[in-house]
Amino acid sequence: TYYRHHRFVPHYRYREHSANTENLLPEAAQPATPTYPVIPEVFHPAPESLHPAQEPDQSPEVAPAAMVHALAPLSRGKVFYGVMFDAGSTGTRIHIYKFIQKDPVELPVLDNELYHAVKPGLSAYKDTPEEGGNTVRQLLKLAQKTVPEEEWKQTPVVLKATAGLRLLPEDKANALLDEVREVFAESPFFIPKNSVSIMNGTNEGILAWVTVNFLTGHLYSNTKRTVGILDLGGGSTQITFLPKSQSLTPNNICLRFNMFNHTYQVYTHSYLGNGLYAARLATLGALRADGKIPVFTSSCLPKKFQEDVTFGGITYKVSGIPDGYAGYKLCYHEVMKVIKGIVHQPFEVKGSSVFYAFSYYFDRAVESGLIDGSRGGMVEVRDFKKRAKEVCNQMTKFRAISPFLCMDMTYITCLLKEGFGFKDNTVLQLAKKVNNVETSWALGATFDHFRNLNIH
Ligand SMILES: O=c1ccn([C@@H]2O[C@H](COP(=O)(O)OP(=O)(O)O)[C@@H](O)[C@H]2O)c(=O)[nH]1
Repeated sequence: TYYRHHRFVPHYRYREHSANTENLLPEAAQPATPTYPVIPEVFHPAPESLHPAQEPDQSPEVAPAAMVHALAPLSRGKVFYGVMFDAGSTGTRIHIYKFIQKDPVELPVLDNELYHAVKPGLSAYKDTPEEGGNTVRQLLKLAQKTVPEEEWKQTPVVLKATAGLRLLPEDKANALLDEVREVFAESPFFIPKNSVSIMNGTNEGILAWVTVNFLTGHLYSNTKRTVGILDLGGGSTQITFLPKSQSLTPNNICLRFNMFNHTYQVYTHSYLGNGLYAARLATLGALRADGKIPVFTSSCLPKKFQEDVTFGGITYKVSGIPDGYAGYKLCYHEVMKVIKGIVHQPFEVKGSSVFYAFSYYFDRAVESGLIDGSRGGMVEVRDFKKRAKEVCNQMTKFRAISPFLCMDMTYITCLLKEGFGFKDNTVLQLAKKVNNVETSWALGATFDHFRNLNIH
């Protein structure tokens, strides 16, 4: 499961590490006292390691060839680690990244990632925060098994929560974060200041863009091309891409940040409440319920289906419409209400770059048989639509895979077409991992920890 070819040039200034990536202060505002002199603060790409013939857009899943030559000497390099927790609305995940730096003038390399996920997410423990803390404690044990003991004190451990905690009342979210802080405090790792926080949606979108463009080789290639990202979580969804023409882009919706000696200005938007699970509840009308409706129904569900559904620690009774109609058209009409007026179409998305789609885009494409789960693959927006129609119009056939498959596939189709304005023939590259590393904001956030990206 290892991948070991990502090369960086280290920067040999050290400073105190602030994990507060929500407060990305300009470099000058950082404290000057060196208190953590072990891990290189700044990573740059290795220009000499780039393969000029490499055209990442043509083989997006393949690492630039020249990165691979670092394989042999790796075992003798200086090793360092970074641990990033993703506290998502539907699960908590740990990413343990191992970097190797052969010698001070050589380039640190991302050697591999160890990834593990548990369900449910922290927000399910909103009334029992101690239990929530325990899930993090269990995952930290994995870090202790993976990171050699002599590295524990230098290895930063950071947790960032996303939509699940954003959607909770502040006191409930804070109680969970405080529990995690206690768990971290008793751990043998390096716990930076502000290591436990709720990340804002903007940073979530940008850091996922950084991860995917790094893993696909676009950040340090000579080509100016990059790929866009589409992330569909349980509670929120993000779209991030580099607009073709900066001049047409109003500054207020584009963000700048520095990475590998470049300044990027990307369009990013996070829609809270438009993640897949939140959208299910919105489609069912459960979110604006006043307590009088005992069962929430939808024509997106099999007629005879009835079940309790839990999201964010709340349980709802849901069912199909027993003597009504079910099917794609009615379902599309229902999910349209959730999209309309919430998601706006970013200009320029039409004909823009290739988009990588992951998280629930990937999971549902696999479940519905659009792509192979181990290989991922390219689909067009119209493929989601076609498969959504098939699933919705033969619900009994797909019932065993998931009773929500019709609703989810229709929502994804509607989000892509009506929400973001993608054309039927827009190509999406579906991937769970690129070069064996999870496509998630977590790697970007780890870079951000080691080298402040100065997002503004
Ligand atoms: O490293 C990761 C992190 C997340 N996911 C997937 O991404 C979705 C994440 O949704 P999440 O619960 O984080 O939702 P959010 O809180 O972002 O709305 C789920 O399908 C996860 O399986 C993944 O495949 N790899």
